[in-house]
Amino acid sequence: MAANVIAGGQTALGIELGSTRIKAVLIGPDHQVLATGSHAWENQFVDRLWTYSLGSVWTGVQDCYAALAADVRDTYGLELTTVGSLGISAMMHGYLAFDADGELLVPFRTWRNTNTGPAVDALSAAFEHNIPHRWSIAHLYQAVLDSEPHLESVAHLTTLAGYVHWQLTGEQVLGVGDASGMFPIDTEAGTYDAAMIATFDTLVADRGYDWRLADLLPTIRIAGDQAGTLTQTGARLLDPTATLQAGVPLCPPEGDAGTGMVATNAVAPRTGNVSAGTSIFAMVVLEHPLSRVHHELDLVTTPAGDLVAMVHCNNGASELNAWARLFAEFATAIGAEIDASTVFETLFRASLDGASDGGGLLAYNYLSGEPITGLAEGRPLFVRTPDSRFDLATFIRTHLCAALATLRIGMDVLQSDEHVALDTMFAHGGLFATEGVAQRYLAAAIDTPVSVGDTASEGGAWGIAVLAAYLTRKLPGQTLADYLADEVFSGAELLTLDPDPADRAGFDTFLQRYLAALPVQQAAVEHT
Ligand SMILES: Nc1ncnc2c1ncn2[C@@H]1O[C@H](COP(=O)(O)OP(=O)(O)O)[C@@H](O)[C@H]1O
Ligand SMILES: O=C(CO)[C@@H](O)[C@@H](O)COP(=O)(O)O
Repeated sequence: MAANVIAGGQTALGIELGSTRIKAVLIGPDHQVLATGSHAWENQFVDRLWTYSLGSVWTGVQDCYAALAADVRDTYGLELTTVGSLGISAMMHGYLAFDADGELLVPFRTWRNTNTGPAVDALSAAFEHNIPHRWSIAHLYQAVLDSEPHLESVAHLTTLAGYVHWQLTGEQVLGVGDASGMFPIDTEAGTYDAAMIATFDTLVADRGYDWRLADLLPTIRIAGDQAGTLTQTGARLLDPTATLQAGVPLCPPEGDAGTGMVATNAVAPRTGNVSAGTSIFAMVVLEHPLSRVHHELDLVTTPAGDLVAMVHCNNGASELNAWARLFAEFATAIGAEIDASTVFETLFRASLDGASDGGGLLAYNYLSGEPITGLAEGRPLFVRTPDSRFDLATFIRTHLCAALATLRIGMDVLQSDEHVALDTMFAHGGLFATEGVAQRYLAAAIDTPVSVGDTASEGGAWGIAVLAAYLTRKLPGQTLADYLADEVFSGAELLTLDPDPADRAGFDTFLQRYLAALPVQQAAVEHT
């Protein structure tokens, strides 16, 4: 009985801070969802940098937890006083720098910022390793290049998940997957790459700082490791009503890449998954290292420390959101009040009748810069020729194709240049909340079957709940891959869609138009 399981604390709670939604998922011993909560939030563009205030982090986490506790109360008639284990995950990378007293030195710089170009070029050359714009080390080195005064007093760097976990437990640790988005990992040793750490220290030696890089980075933990327990202070931070008790064990904090891999059972070689929300990114667990450095391919790890190639696009669903809001506004104006989910469902379903090649329409979903196509800033664009097919279905289909176009450009490097084999791509994220639409277009875009499970739209929060369950429920010696295969996914139901030949041909035609007109996007950045 679910109520006994909850009252007896045989549960695991996962909380993920995504870019637009903070999600909480409570699961039972069979990993099925018992209760959920969520909180909507938005990044701000302040002084030309994307940020969230730490105040909004805590308001959001508390509101999300309160929504989950209310769901437990309404569904099971219980107050949530404890959980069996807890895990925190979040958007990765970016820059959260603290002094020795734990004071934030500069506003949080999120993964979305592309102001780190000079640092990226210098570090990628020095390390002979691709350092993406959003990596924490790129942000740190950019601050060095810009001679930012706060670097005199920096004592600790972390990610958003690492920060929340630290406040809840007092532990400055990070899961290896999230750590791999701060600084490159030596996957054999399961530590930050020692040679690259030494290279970085040499690069900054003439600046006279009294820290070395290894002092600043969080300690790495692997999936299944204990990473502290919920303190009294932490319990109050999560639940100011003082109903939740301290003492709950926490798994290592992870990034949303790692939780996506867990949520889609894609932690073993030759498995891959796509996360599609504010950003869109594909990850494939590698059998062998890549043959060379590609700026389109980032290297991260699974939560167990295995090497993963990632194609990451900064721009996913944000522009679709903007259009969905506009259509909702129009609906309100004519007296037809509808919720956001109905707007998405209606538009996405309409797109199925649209021209598969976009009918001559073209869109760029670039709200922010996009390193894969070499754009430092973004200008969302919609362009059409006078004779194009301008109807609602084709318009929305064009925007969905645009959301997948940059991903396809990067996947071509992975599949055609690096010959990375992949049987099926698993997918999760809000874009798949309308069943069978974005999934179908993704299969066509990457010419690979795409599978989606029923926790697709809560994927990451469910993934970190599963990692928290792995902490307390794994059998001796049971690897994460075995735990997922044997305990979590053995009876899972997935919907798989094969690429449809007509969709595939249509997407290819759209992509040719998209690539040919990239100078239009570039000109928009230069002239507006
Ligand atoms: N019913 C729906 N159908 C399709 N897409 C949706 C639906 N509801 C929300 N979305 C899309 O999903 C996105 C949120 O996805 P999510 O994975 O939660 O993002 P993030 O982790 O970046 O906050 C929204 O921005 C929206 O574009
Ligand atoms: O950068 C990464 C992964 O490498 C993500 O954390 C970042 O794109 C944020 O993802 P969301 O769009 O919030 O799902």
